[in-house]
Amino acid sequence: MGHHTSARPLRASRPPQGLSGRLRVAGDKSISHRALMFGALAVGRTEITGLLEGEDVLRTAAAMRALGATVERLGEGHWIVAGRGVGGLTEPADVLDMGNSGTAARLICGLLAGHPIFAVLTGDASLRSRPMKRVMEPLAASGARFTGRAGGRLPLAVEGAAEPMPLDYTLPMASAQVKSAVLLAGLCARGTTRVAEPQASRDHTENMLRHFGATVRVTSQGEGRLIELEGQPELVAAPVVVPGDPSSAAFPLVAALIVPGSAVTVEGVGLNPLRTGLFTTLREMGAELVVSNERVEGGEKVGDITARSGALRAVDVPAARVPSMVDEYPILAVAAACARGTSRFRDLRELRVKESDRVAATVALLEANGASVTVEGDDMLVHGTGEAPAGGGTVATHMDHRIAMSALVLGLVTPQPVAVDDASFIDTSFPGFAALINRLAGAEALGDLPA
Ligand SMILES: O=C(O)C1=C[C@@H](OP(=O)(O)O)[C@@H](O)[C@H](O)C1
Ligand SMILES: C=C(OP(=O)(O)O)C(=O)O
Repeated sequence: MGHHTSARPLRASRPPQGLSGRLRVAGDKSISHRALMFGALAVGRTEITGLLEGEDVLRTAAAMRALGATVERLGEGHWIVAGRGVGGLTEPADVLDMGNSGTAARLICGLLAGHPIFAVLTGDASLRSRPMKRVMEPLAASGARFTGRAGGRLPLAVEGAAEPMPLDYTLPMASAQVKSAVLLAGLCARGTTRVAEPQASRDHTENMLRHFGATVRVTSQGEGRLIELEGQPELVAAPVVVPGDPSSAAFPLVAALIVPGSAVTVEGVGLNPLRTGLFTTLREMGAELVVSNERVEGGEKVGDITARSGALRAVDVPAARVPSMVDEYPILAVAAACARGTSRFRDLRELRVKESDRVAATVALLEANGASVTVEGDDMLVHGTGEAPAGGGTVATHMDHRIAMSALVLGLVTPQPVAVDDASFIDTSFPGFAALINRLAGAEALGDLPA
């Protein structure tokens, strides 16, 4: 499985005409990780369709196997997990390598906390630089023992608790990963686990817990929520239909908005309201984004989204919107760089602990290509002129798929091509990205760098 041995440079250039066509994007990454994990904890065989076969999710699949579940691939996106039951995971014989995936590493810490086994987690250089204390500290109160590198980094060792205590935890930041880790630990604890979040973050864990038969109560608390889970439920295998990932759909949709003469429809996109902040924001910028064919598939709202190119204006994105579009700021910054006026994105501090420091990486991406951007504290200001920036830069992607895809989308509209030093990490979330953009462009808009 894809250890990145060599960088894969790529360049984007303006296609002869706009992007057009219909497409589906691969399955939602957050839901795919959770489907495999809940499948591993359930009794019976969980059938998953539409699973994202990106590297991050394949790491979770391998980890669930290493923890004793049977995980089989029947066909594209079609997987079966035969679970061990809550509390039934077994000690892995080797280190669990979570690659580039923060979600896999943090959620698995929660899973391990409630099982009386020893495990060691590691990851690639990006993941080894990301903070893990945010899960180690709350989970330690369950009785699990975590030891990691200085500053709470991977590799870390976990000795799970034989009789885990239920946690009662107030999250210091809006993080679905930390919330989910606490809830997963709570599955193995006797009694009620409580997590309070200051702002509502994606609720796929809560939804899937219920779908597999657990009792979960959610109450609003101002902008936030209190989630209560009854421990030691019997989770029962349940089919999971994974919707298209809105965070992936963002790239072809923004490309269609900024490349003149484009009209693109992405079908079957997940529309969970805790994920759709980007679409709200783009509409505030004047984007033509139309949702059709809204329906419910596998318990999640989905729809087809059509984007047509047109002029965009600057936007002020409130801090309260961060959780519903936390991964979308790099591509939003690209849209803002093509819009008229100064956009402000408020309170981006969580972006600094993603696969890269996405505030710094996005600033560098734009500046390398002639766009003007400033940072004030944790706010980012993008100064658009209403014209595409010049391009011509080479962007350092820092092992970050979303920085790579954002830079390449920018290069579809700049007069000069945009290059990225390494596009290989796109495979963590969006395998086939370049081929798909080229199909929409009807040309090799994304291609190898000239020798
Ligand atoms: O729970 C999840 O699946 C995710 C939560 C978010 O991270 P945080 O919880 O760190 O905000 C997001 O950035 C990540 O891509 C996926
Ligand atoms: C932040 C992301 O993922 P993770 O935290 O799982 O690495 C992402 O996909 O943008």
